[in-house]
Amino acid sequence: MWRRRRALLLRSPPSSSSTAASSCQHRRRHLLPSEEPLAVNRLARLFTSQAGSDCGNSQKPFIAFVLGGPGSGKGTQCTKIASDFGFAHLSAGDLLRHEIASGSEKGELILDTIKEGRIVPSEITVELIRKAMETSNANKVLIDGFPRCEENRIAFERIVGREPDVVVFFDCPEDEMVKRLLGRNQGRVDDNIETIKTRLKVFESLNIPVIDYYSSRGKVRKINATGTADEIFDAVHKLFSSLRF
Ligand SMILES: Nc1ncnc2c1ncn2[C@@H]1O[C@H](COP(=O)(O)OP(=O)(O)O)[C@@H](O)[C@H]1O
Ligand SMILES: O=c1ccn([C@@H]2O[C@H](COP(=O)(O)OP(=O)(O)O)[C@@H](O)[C@H]2O)c(=O)[nH]1
Ligand SMILES: [Mg+2]
Repeated sequence: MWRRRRALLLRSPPSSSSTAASSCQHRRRHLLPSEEPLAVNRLARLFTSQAGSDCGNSQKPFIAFVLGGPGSGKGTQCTKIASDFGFAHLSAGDLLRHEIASGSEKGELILDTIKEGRIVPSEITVELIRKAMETSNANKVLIDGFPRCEENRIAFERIVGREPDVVVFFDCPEDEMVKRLLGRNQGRVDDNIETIKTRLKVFESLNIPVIDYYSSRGKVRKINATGTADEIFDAVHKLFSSLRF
């Protein structure tokens, strides 16, 4: 399924006019391609004092990125992993929603971006994750729903100074993800069919390349995310039991 999606991507690369606009694309709208490395360097300099931080823990924490399309079950499975294996569960989406609820000045931009199904600028999300890692001081961390695009990935690795130890990828068919999102019933501003269509496009065009990158580095563990939550957790449990952390 993953391969089929990648083949589709190769046949029709996303155009810059696609509705799958994101902060990664937002960056492209404002900068020439030749300026992109500069943008990343500027972002890294903003956080120079924290670069290479081990998040307050004297031991480097074990980091698992948990990725998958919207509705693939990342949050559901992370809750179970946290409970069975003692991981701190940091959901990037929850951190962003919390920032909106806090009434911070960035809240409006974050809310507009989430409503449209696009990706919040990397410096905002990475800083929220970095702070949450520091506060939790955990030695095992699940980062749920991040990085969403290559710019997110590069910003995290520069600012936190780490690659993840493992990347768990929940592979789920689109029709199943749509059904789950429309039934989620948590009053989320982005669980409507229009935004879901954009989120799926953003996932395919911007998040799959991140999974491909980590796959080429031997870090990805793909889980078939169909079946009941308990059936999926059987596979997840096996995977985490085999990891050294
Ligand atoms: N295996 C599953 N089968 C059916 N519904 C599921 C399954 N896993 C999760 N759900 C439900 O689907 C919705 C999306 O799950 P969630 O864990 O929030 O996914 P994600 O974080 O990837 O968007 C939730 O309402 C959740 O209860
Ligand atoms: O690193 C992230 C994580 C989330 N989001 C935004 O928050 C929304 C909801 O993310 P979440 O992970 O909560 O959604 P899920 O995939 O779990 O349904 C996404 O569509 C994005 O708009 C983002 O910009 N960057
Ligand atoms: Mg989620």
